[in-house]
Amino acid sequence: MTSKGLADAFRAHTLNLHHKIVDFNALNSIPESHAWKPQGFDHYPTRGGDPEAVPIIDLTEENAPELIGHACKKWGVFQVINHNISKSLLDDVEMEGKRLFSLPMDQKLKAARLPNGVSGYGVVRISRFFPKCMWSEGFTIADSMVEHASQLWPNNYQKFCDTIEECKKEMNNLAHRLMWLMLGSLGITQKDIEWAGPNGKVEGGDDALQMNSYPACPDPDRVMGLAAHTDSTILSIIHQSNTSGLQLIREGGSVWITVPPHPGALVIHVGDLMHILSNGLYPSVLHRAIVNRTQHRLSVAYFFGPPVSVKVSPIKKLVDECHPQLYRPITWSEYLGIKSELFDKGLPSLRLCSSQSRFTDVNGDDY
Ligand SMILES: C=C1C[C@]23C[C@@]1(O)CC[C@H]2[C@@]12CCC[C@@](C)(C(=O)O1)[C@H]2[C@@H]3C(=O)O
Ligand SMILES: O=C(O)CCC(=O)C(=O)O
Ligand SMILES: [Fe+2]
Repeated sequence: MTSKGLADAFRAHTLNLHHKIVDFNALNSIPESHAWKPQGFDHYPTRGGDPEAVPIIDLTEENAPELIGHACKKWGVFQVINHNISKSLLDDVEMEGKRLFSLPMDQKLKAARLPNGVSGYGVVRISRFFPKCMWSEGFTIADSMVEHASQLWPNNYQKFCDTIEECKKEMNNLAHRLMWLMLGSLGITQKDIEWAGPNGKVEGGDDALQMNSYPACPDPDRVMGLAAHTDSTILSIIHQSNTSGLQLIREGGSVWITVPPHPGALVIHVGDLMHILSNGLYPSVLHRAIVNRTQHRLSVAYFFGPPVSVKVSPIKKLVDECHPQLYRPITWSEYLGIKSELFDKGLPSLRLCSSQSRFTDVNGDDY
């Protein structure tokens, strides 16, 4: 992993954020800057076993590959259990996140993300596309975190760095495993992807870890934790604390579905680059985070992508006369730049065929 690549990718995309981070602890009402139109956060109620609940897949089950392929096509998201990342590591990451966000504001601002940077403390990059601020604060780790961590805790940053490093390593292993399971379901092997090295390892692949903190809010219906978006990744792995808040819209659907925290489960999002690789077969999932009236919520998202400078394009095996190539080749670096300018119009802007056209895959399903 070289995540310096991600830092380079953003250098030319300075963000002029009118969205300032506020000290949520110091607020006793919702400031105008954070007051969204009442959202009516009613959502489809989901229970375990409900066919409309995001699938939970046990990675030790024999049929996990088929279940993953199905979930990617029909949902663009699934949860995994028995994924081999230990509970104690996830608990430690959560604890380090809480330690970070509970620091005084002036301390956190010492590690503020630069306008053209990727790592550090601040509001999410997509904030500039919304007239109102989000009810959250974030910390992004793409390159070395020692510099930022030592600004936060001058004498006590080692535990934070070790925990995050270990988490990135474990998540990177899991992301590789999941990427090949997802692609394997489409009949794609390591030979079909030029930028995959021997043993399927994406040498020089880039990644980032994002901690999101959503303070409790007395009127959660009037604020937005993290506005609706898709991730610009191959796939993302989300660990959420035991307070619910992650919601998504199923492909072709119109209702927001809550992903209830499931003990030990990690949520896996199909990202925009996987959508491109799969030539549109796997939708990248539209998701958002809402906030809780009484409980603070924390999530940790791992963003997995290819080396930022390799061209990603629909895999040749998935393109033929009946299934024309839907997207032009693009590097992750270029794509992050396009997303920074066009946000949700970024992916459609790469489309080679009209989005109206519908195709049928080998199983007779439309996509
Ligand atoms: C790899 C990345 C994905 C991300 C941009 C980033 O370089 C690091 C932060 C990521 C994040 C987290 C919150 C939502 C999001 C849309 C954003 O603004 O920053 C994602 C970015 C993304 O997926 O495009
Ligand atoms: O907080 C969450 O559950 C979602 C976080 C997320 O979507 C992101 O960081 O991109
Ligand atoms: Fe996301």
